[in-house]
Amino acid sequence: MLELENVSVIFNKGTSLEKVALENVSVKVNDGDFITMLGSNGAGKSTLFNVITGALKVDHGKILMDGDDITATKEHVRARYIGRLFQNPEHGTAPHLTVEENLALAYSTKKYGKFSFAVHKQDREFFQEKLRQLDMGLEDRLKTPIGLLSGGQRQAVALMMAVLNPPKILLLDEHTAALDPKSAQKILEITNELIHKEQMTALMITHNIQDALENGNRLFILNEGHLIQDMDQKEKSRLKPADILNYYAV
Ligand SMILES: Nc1ncnc2c1ncn2[C@@H]1O[C@H](COP(=O)(O)OP(=O)(O)OP(=O)(O)O)[C@@H](O)[C@H]1O
Repeated sequence: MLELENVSVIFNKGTSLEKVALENVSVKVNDGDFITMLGSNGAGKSTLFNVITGALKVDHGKILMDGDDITATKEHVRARYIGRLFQNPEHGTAPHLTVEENLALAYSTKKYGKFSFAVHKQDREFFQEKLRQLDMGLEDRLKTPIGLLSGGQRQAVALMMAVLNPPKILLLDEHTAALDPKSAQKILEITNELIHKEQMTALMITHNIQDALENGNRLFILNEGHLIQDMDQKEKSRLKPADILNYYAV
């Protein structure tokens, strides 16, 4: 379980540019939760992800993972158990390496205990089988440099990389926002399948209200650095997109 206790982040503290990006945010993310997150531009969503990954230090408060205080744990250490996908699929995949080399990178630390893009024969078949499940023909593109794939195909491989070595928590940072509608829909379907199959814990930032309501078992709404709503499946299912607009800052 991930817990945030009274987390605050203040940028440019003590200057005329001071900005409180998060203020006293406390929340518990249960194992197996798939939480969608909405909020206006500047509400603090990415800042929240950045404090979870350790990319940003908190000014106040604590972060706990399975009861351990990780507030001071460095980002590269947390990366062993926190995965993140970005809007731009180029983030998190190595463009000049092939599809199978990228998958090998993600798999190597788990299987061989060291970071390497060398592809072992038995793993190639395993990767092929995994890619076949995506139903995008990627099992025939193992030798293609990943930079030559479309954004949707690349994001699908990035998702597969994230679950080959399943993190304790997967952060999806508008990971479908840069894709065309059909690709976005496909990636969201794959996201749901993988999260359910691997019983992963995930948080997904989106600006698509429909996607936020239709996916996951919980909904967070952030506004001006505050977590103003934390709804369970039941509360979420009663909402219509128009209801959500009331929570947005004007
Ligand atoms: N490095 C920084 N220095 C100063 N201010 C920052 C920094 N990063 C974020 N902010 C400010 O903190 C606030 C929260 O930003 P954040 O990026 O978390 O919002 P967001 O909810 O992710 O927005 P968006 O939907 O536009 O991505 C904003 O006012 C932003 O301008």
